[in-house]
Amino acid sequence: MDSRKSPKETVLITGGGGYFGFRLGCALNQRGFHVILFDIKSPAHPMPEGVKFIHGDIRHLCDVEKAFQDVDIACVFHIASYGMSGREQLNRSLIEEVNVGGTDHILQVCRRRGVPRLVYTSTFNVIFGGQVIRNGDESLPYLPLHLHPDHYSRTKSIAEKKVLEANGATLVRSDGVLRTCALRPAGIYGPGEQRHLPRIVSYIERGLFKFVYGDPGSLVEFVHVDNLVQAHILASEALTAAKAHVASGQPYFISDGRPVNNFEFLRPLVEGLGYRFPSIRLPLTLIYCFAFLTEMAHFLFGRVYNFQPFLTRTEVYKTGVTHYFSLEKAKKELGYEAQPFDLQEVVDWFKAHGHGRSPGDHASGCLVWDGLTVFLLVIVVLIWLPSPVVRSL
Ligand SMILES: NC(=O)c1ccc[n+]([C@@H]2O[C@H](COP(=O)([O-])OP(=O)(O)OC[C@H]3O[C@@H](n4cnc5c(N)ncnc54)[C@H](O)[C@@H]3O)[C@@H](O)[C@H]2O)c1
Repeated sequence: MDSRKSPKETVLITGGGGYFGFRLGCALNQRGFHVILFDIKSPAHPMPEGVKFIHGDIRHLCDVEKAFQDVDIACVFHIASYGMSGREQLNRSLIEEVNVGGTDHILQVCRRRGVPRLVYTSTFNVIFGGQVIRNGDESLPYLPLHLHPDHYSRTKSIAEKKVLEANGATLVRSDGVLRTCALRPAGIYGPGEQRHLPRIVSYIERGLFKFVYGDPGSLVEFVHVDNLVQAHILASEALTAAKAHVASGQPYFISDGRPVNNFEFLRPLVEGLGYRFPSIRLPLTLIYCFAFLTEMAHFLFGRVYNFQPFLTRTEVYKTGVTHYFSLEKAKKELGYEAQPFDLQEVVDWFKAHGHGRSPGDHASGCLVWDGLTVFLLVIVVLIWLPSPVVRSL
């Protein structure tokens, strides 16, 4: 993907209407590539000149075929996915159709249309399922499918395996083979991120961010969107003959390379928007039980009222259990070098979009949440009291 050598190569980005896909598309466009964004929803931002948007659904083979026709695509970045967070995580059939069925379609059409390279955007979750992992590397086995606490992670794992197994498959319209690799990012952040940060900011603004949970020493990782863009471009290059196809069939963990406590990572955002960082800390198991009950409630009543769960079990693990991975393989084979970023530009983005506390603001929902906090504390006390005492209450 060296833009000086091949200025007119065409790349196709599934999920190109989403946060990361669009950012990657813009970066590639700036480097002189023809960029096709393929998605069921158009990007939230104006399309830069030279970038083409095709509306289509990866669940429908004919949509995928249409997007690939009449153009020689040098590389596909397969980013589209469904079910990552919140209530989406509970829609199992759609998750499977998009993440597994959609990936099958993309691989099938790549082979049929002679696309030589595919980079898949995977996730840490294909390895992590709530167990402590310190400085893990790519030799770690996949988490057994039945141990995944959510269907998104399970289907991302199935899809990643399919992508890596497709490496070396013969192409129908040329002599070559399809070369594939997978990048496993940490939680993505950056200005304008729409999946996690607005939800967190809404909790902060509604006065619902009253406590943190888990061990203060627990460490997780994040990746700035532009570091992830860099990794994808490098991965695509590392599938070419010029780089001896070094990434063929390989997975890579990608992060900022700075393990941090989840809540300490968010502190600059909370305080930068003028709110007080919570001083109450609750046990992880309690929050996990709460998330489990919320998921049960959603299972029972979700059809009637599709509410947004406060947290899912996977989100509790992702935020409260130590898991971080080595970047050595990505550095050595891709030449990846994480650039330093902080949350200041995210704070500035939210402020520029009307967020942030002004003096005299009152967080609505305080009473409700104070009540819930007391309720959770009562449960903690009841769990810790010896059972004869509880029975006599
Ligand atoms: N956001 C994170 O923290 C995170 C962490 C690890 C991995 N990832 C992975 O990174 C990728 C991008 O994440 P993001 O945060 O930009 O998510 P996003 O939701 O902004 O982007 C995903 C895009 O996929 C599109 N999509 C969904 N179903 C589709 C379908 N049937 N056909 C075509 N397009 C479809 C969506 O419309 C959306 O635009 C995903 O593959 C995700 O699994 C994200």
